[in-house]
Amino acid sequence: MARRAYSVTGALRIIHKSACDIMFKSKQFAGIIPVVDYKLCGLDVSDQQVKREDLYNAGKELIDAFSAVGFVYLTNNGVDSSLWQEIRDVTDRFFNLEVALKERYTSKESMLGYIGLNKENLDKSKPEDFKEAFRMDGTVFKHPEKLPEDICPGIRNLILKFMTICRSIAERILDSLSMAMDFKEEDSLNKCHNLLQTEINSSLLRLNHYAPVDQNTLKLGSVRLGAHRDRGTVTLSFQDNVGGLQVEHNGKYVDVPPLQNAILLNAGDALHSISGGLIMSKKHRVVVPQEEVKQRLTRHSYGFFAYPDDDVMINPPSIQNDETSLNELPHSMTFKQLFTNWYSKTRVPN
Ligand SMILES: O=C(O)CCC(=O)C(=O)O
Ligand SMILES: [Fe+2]
Repeated sequence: MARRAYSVTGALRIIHKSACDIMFKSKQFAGIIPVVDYKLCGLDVSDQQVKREDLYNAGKELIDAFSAVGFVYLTNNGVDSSLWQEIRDVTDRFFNLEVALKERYTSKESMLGYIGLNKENLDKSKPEDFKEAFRMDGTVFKHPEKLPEDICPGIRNLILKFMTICRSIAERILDSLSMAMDFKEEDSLNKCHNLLQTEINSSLLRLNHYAPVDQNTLKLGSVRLGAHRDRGTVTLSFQDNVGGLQVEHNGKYVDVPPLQNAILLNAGDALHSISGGLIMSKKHRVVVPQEEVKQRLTRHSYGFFAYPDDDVMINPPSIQNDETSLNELPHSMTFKQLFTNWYSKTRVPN
């Protein structure tokens, strides 16, 4: 049965401030990225034990960080670091397989499958992105056979476990943000994400694998991942310590240095819009490191993209800002329309 489209704008009660008016309270930074300690709300605190007040306070800190820089590190998040290591090992096993084997898991029509080297191009002013990926949406729970268990034993259970953990921590973060946004109804933001990891919510997990770079074969001006903004509400990134991620801040690209065991969060266009333009959805990219030693390393990153349910109406934000304006969004549309429209532009034609 079709649900009624949910739109959050009517409930908006945020007092708008420009990014420079925001008094930033974080005491810790990694480079320019604020660090928020989530120990009172992390996954090792149960749903029954977590306090409303702690979720609210952490949410305020997240909103401050998102409004200033668009990115924030979440420490003491309760996601077991040994799970990151297991995911890293299993994905290395998969991506190190022969191309022909991996390509058996390519899917053009669904959001579940392998994406080969140079098959996406997020910044059309640059050559194709020099990376491979495996992505999956909530349909993976219904179709676990689409995970490459036959060529990479162990991957299926691990990925399903990781997806479930990503969902749990994303829901905590949405709870924090929802409360701290001071909407008339405290659960307004949660209501836009009622159906996370079902077939009517397009949230994705992407396992990115950036192969070592050989300067002789790399096209001039190549990046590992072209500059783009994320489309959803919030992206949770688990990255290794190789580096190369940069965020556009005050007109130039600035390094986002890796921080061990911290989840990197960044706000996407949907949250920018839902917050009436207060929260920044910042452009970011992954560049090839300058140092030759680092170029020879594989880089790993895993991103969980929390998206609003497909039928949530996304409105153009009331506050526009040159760096973040959603200029391709002249009028309201559903999140699914916004995402499909953008996604079709990122693929490299065959
Ligand atoms: O690899 C990274 O650290 C960033 C990936 C990213 O921005 C994306 O997949 O949207
Ligand atoms: Fe991104």
